Amino acid sequence: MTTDFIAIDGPAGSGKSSVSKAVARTLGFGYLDTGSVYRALAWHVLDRGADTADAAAVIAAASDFPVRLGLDPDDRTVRVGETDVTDAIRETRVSSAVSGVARVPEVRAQVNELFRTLVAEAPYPAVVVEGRDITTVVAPDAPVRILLTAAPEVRAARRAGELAGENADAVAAALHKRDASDSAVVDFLNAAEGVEVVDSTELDFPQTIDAVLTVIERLRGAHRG
Ligand SMILES: Nc1ncnc2c1ncn2[C@@H]1O[C@H](COP(=O)(O)OP(=O)(O)OP(=O)(O)O)[C@@H](O)[C@H]1O
Ligand SMILES: Nc1ccn([C@@H]2O[C@H](COP(=O)(O)O)[C@@H](O)[C@H]2O)c(=O)n1
Repeated sequence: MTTDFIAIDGPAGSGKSSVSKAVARTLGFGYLDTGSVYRALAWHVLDRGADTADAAAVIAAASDFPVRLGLDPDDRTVRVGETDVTDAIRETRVSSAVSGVARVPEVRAQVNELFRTLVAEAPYPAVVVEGRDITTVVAPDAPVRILLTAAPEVRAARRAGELAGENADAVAAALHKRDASDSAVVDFLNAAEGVEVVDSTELDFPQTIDAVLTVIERLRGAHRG
């Protein structure tokens, strides 16, 4: 059986993880959070006492990076070796460092192979794969390719709402800084040819899920012919 990619890209805080997970649950598909692998590698580099801005140190860490994650949308567990890093990779120190590992071309090639293997071996008819370059680099021929976006101030407000207790301006600044670094490496702010845009600026969470489900239904139907 070939497993379809449902490719979803977008900037930080656009709802990729939460919406993709809900969509995967609804359709009985797998779910792959590619950002969690970049985050786990950033954690691994920091754990070795290295700096993610040092490309040679990042490549050395990536050569010994036993990351493990599944595709169950209800299980976000990520391990590096025997260490459960599920919560640690969401810490601010990792979010601030992750763009460093993501800009190393050797790292991108290595993790993209992992993503393709995970999907190829998945026990699901399709996997919702979300990240920054899934529609363009990892699976440019996927039957469904979506750019999920929202206005920068809306994304920042949603993220600040999640991180109650943290300074909203600092949260917004960190989100925009990460987008600026990441978009210098891959373009996830503009839809490539054939990629459908879902803009959730004016949509609530259930409406966004419905909008994505509608696109998936239409494009998978068209693909089957
Ligand atoms: N349409 C929406 N309306 C309201 N809130 C939303 C909507 N979409 C997502 N959210 C909320 O916005 C927050 C950010 O969403 P999420 O973490 O899924 O984004 P993301 O794109 O995966 O971010 P990152 O790339 O930084 O991991 C979450 O709290 C989520 O519940
Ligand atoms: N396809 C991807 C996915 C992620 N990244 C990098 O990982 C960081 C964390 O991703 P989140 O989805 O958890 O926010 C992100 O800021 C990018 O640096 C990537 O390059 N390509």
